[in-house]
Amino acid sequence: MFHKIKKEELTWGESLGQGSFTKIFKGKREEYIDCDSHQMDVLLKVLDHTHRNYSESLFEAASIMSQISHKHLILVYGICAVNKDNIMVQEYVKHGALDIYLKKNKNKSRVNISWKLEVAKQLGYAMNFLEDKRIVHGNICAKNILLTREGDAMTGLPPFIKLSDPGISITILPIEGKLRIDRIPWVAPECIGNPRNLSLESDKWSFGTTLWEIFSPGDLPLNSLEPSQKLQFYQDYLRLPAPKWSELAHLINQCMAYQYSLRPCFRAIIRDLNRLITSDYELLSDLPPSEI
Ligand SMILES: N#Cc1ccc(Nc2nc(N)cc(-n3cnc(CCO)c3)n2)cc1
Repeated sequence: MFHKIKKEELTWGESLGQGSFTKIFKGKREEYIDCDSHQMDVLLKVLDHTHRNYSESLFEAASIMSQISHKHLILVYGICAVNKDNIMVQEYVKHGALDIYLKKNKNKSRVNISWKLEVAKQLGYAMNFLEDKRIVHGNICAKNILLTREGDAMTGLPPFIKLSDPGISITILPIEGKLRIDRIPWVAPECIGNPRNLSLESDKWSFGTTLWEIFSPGDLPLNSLEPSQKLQFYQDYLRLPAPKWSELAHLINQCMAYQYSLRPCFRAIIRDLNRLITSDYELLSDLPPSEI
């Protein structure tokens, strides 16, 4: 399962924003290693009181991430359940969530094609690790990618990301509820009607949507559509607006195949990303990011 953390170990810091059912805070965790105390930065993910009935799902998310360790997966220290609060304690990642970072650095030269391809490849490695272990994440999106290191084009230092925990699973969201429709187009079509269809294949669909997010600076896919139109998008087998870079568009559409058995495995996805990295995308690199 997961380690139980005492509330006395934790010191609360500033609020860092919120996820869909949680609020996040910076914090410190006091821990004693061979009887001298160490203070480490942690991220405290607190389940909203109004969603206390979802605590099972928060524990499940913590449990999945606690069972495995990989350099591109977030480290979860444990859960602190104190009176009404359920708190997931995880490593503090310096630069926060990728979706916000991409918006903030929309036209910065640092966040260029090779930077984005490197982030996509690292996410592919994390997903390949989960696929090999037959572990379904269930909530792959740019908001759940955390930036440990920004990278530096001058010195060629690449960025470094970690995949966050999946948070509250869609399997417990009310059926035709808005909350589930809001996950379109990240959640695979076969999971909208029946979230029990969450699988290794549905993670591939979400990876495709996340690739689209990474390369479309800060835009949210289908952001302008009403919930009913989002459902219609799947019923009409529609596709996201293709990036100009046709090889990238092809990879995104392969991951977002409506027929889930046609979606490539992550080994193939990583191979294709490596081809994009070595391809002559230099031709593209003098295009403004929005032109990709
Ligand atoms: N300004 C700022 C700033 C904000 C956050 C962090 N650090 C951090 N560390 C983590 N382990 C997780 C997250 N996090 C962010 N959004 C979510 C919800 C979706 O998962 C999780 N942020 C660092 C700087």
